[in-house]
Amino acid sequence: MKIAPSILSADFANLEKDVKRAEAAGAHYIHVDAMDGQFVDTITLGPNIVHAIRPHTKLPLDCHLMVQNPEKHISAFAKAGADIISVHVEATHHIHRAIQLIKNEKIAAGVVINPGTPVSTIESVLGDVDLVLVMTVNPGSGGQTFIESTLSKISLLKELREKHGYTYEIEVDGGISDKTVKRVLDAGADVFVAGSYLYGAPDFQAALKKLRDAENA
Ligand SMILES: O=C(CO)[C@@H](O)[C@H](O)COP(=O)(O)O
Repeated sequence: MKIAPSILSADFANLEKDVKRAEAAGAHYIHVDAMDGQFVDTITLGPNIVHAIRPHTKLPLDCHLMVQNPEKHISAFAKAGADIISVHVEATHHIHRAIQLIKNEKIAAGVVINPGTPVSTIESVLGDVDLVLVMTVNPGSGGQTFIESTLSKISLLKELREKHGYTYEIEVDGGISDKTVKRVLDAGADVFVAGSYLYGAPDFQAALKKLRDAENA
């Protein structure tokens, strides 16, 4: 399993420190939540933040675009140093084109589905993507409660990957903690985004280890 701390819950006045803290604790990706105030109500991190943290970590920057018409922003995130860009199927009429634009940047491409969106909406691009992000809360903020009904979508994506020989990683995002991680791992997820659980913990490293312990539980 891989762990991707979400810097949405980091200390924005000390982002360098919080990114390095994640890397030192054994994280695999740094998850960057970009929100535009349209696709979701909140406005958060943009390409300038990706550019600012890029020199401070060797970890892949995993950029989750919660923005309307993400096609317009892919090039800016890629130039800023993104290694993975994921776009919501609900945010564009042109999901295939958006994924091709990401691949043209020679970086990894992901597609994202909200808790209320079925896997069938992305079936036609599953052979094209490197990552499928299943939102396990509704996007917009950290610290929400994990939505149990998303588990069956994770299992279905695992089944489809096996059946068709696809190669995507299954990432989950929202409400991941030591209380939920095992069920999500058993359902078939590979990459676990965690924000408030890690950055809110008294000991970041111990909290991250607790997540990884689910593999041996
Ligand atoms: O994309 C989002 C929220 O929209 C997430 O990445 C959150 O940052 C996850 O936060 P926690 O639920 O882990 O606190």
